[in-house]
Amino acid sequence: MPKTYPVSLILSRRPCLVVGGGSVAERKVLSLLACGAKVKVVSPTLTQTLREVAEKGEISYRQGEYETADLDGIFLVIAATDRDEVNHRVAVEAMARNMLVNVVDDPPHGNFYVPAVVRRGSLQIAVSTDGKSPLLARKIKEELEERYGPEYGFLVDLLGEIRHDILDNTADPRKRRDSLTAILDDQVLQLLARGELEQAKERVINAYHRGRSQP
Ligand SMILES: C[C@@]1(CC(=O)O)c2cc3[nH]c(cc4nc(cc5[nH]c(cc(n2)[C@H]1CCC(=O)O)[C@@](C)(CC(=O)O)[C@@H]5CCC(=O)O)C(CC(=O)O)=C4CCC(=O)O)c(CCC(=O)O)c3CC(=O)O
Ligand SMILES: NC(=O)C1=CN([C@@H]2O[C@H](COP(=O)(O)OP(=O)(O)OC[C@H]3O[C@@H](n4cnc5c(N)ncnc54)[C@H](O)[C@@H]3O)[C@@H](O)[C@H]2O)C=CC1
Repeated sequence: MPKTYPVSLILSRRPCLVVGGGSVAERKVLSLLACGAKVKVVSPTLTQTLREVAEKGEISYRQGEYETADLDGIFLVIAATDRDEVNHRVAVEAMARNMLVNVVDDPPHGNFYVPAVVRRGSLQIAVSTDGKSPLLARKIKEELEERYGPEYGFLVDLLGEIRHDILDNTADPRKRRDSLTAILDDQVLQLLARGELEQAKERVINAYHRGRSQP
């Protein structure tokens, strides 16, 4: 099997199609919506949750069987029906149009897999087994959820802001590198691992101010 290339896609307002309206389609639709995608679903039936989402106007829904024209204008498509031949047809037609395509029951016929993801604000940890064991991906994700709590999301935001400031105000590349390293030392991570977010933040901010006051 060829090696896969991990990416973090920006899907905001991008038209995405999910074919099928069952439990797997529901999971994929909700994760696409959470990323701000413009989601269209085509399926003869919908789960209760998907029906509610459609009634609220959060997705566009065409009731019926998949047709080739459903792909028009689509950036990313997920084939999530329980019928192999339908998923296969979606894959072949979408691949011919060079789209991003995920096939839930026959991943090698698409061009990407969906990993299990821990989200902590802008920090994301994705676990993929290239389809070999989704259950293992999920279990490792659950272990990571225990290890990396919500405090990591807050730290990432703070580091992002300070990094921006350092990049804007430090011309010398060597000094930049030193400042960026200084704000995130091992002790910050140790504090965070103990759940001591406030102390970790304080340490980051102090290191930043020390760096600024140096010539
Ligand atoms: C290839 C892939 C295609 C894709 O991208 O969808 C795929 C394919 C298949 N999954 C199957 C089964 C299960 N999938 C899950 C769970 C998840 N599956 C996800 C991804 C992927 N699943 C992609 C590869 C990811 C990787 O690289 O490992 C996760 C990570 C992300 C997500 O779907 O959002 C999500 C975890 C959500 C979370 O908790 O984070 C569970 C466990 C559960 O339900 O809890 C089971 C039952 C246990 C088992 O079978 O292991 C089957 C057999 C179906 C059948 O038996 O008919 C196929 C088809 C096949 O393998 O051919
Ligand atoms: N990738 C993953 O994580 C997983 C994948 N699977 C696989 O995913 C597939 C779907 O599973 P579920 O969602 O549980 O099935 P489901 O039976 O709940 O849903 C199937 C959906 O496909 C729709 N559908 C059927 N024919 C269609 C067509 N011609 N056009 C459009 N929609 C059509 C049905 O109306 C229904 O809404 C199964 O083949 C299963 O093997 C199962 C578990 C996890």
